[in-house]
Amino acid sequence: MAALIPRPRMRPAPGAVHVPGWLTPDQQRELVAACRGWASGPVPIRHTRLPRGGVMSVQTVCIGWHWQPYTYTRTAGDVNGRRVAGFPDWMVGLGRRALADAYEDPAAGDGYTPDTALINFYDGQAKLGMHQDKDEQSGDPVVSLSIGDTCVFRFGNTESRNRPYTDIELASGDLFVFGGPSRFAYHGVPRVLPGTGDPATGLASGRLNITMRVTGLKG
Ligand SMILES: O=C(O)CCC(=O)C(=O)O
Ligand SMILES: [Fe+2]
Repeated sequence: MAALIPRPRMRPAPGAVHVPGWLTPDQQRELVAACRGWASGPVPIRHTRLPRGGVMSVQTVCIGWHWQPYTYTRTAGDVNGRRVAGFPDWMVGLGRRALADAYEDPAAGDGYTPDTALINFYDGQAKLGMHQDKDEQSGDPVVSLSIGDTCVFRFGNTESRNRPYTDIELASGDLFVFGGPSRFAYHGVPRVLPGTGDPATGLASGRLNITMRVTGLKG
């Protein structure tokens, strides 16, 4: 039923755009299959450990570069020491099309070359606190794709993790881009809405999120 109610695209802040229903059902299925492969290795998906001893409720696997709080490396020293899977060219193409569509400018994706993606899996209880994506040495946009259960995504400001922020429901197939003046805005996922996803994506439950970034790193 929810799919019958049109969800307009919106811009919660300059440079930040939500494009509902951007991925086709086929693209969602293909992404789920690709992510399932990456989740099994060479570096298996895991709950990331934080330096102060906490463990994230979200499970994450990275491609291109491995993110470990708060740095990027080619190998996953906090998991099994192996090199992460390469960042595929087809995903670079998807990132470029995402920028062109989000910014409604055919040239907006020109030259965009994401080299890492964090692939996050949320079960019904998982959350992600307000944070900035700031371990990259590049101001290029972050491209975020959501599949499976809908979540509440909180998109804030660049000053602090507090208000003003906008709560947006990200549903299966939605695209969210944050670049320009919003690139270093605080954001988080206060909750997932269990049972809202369509198992036809290949995800029986939970939420998958892919954030592509440009690390700005060499090597
Ligand atoms: O799951 C999301 O929508 C956001 C993920 C995120 O902010 C991150 O991986 O840094
Ligand atoms: Fe983030």
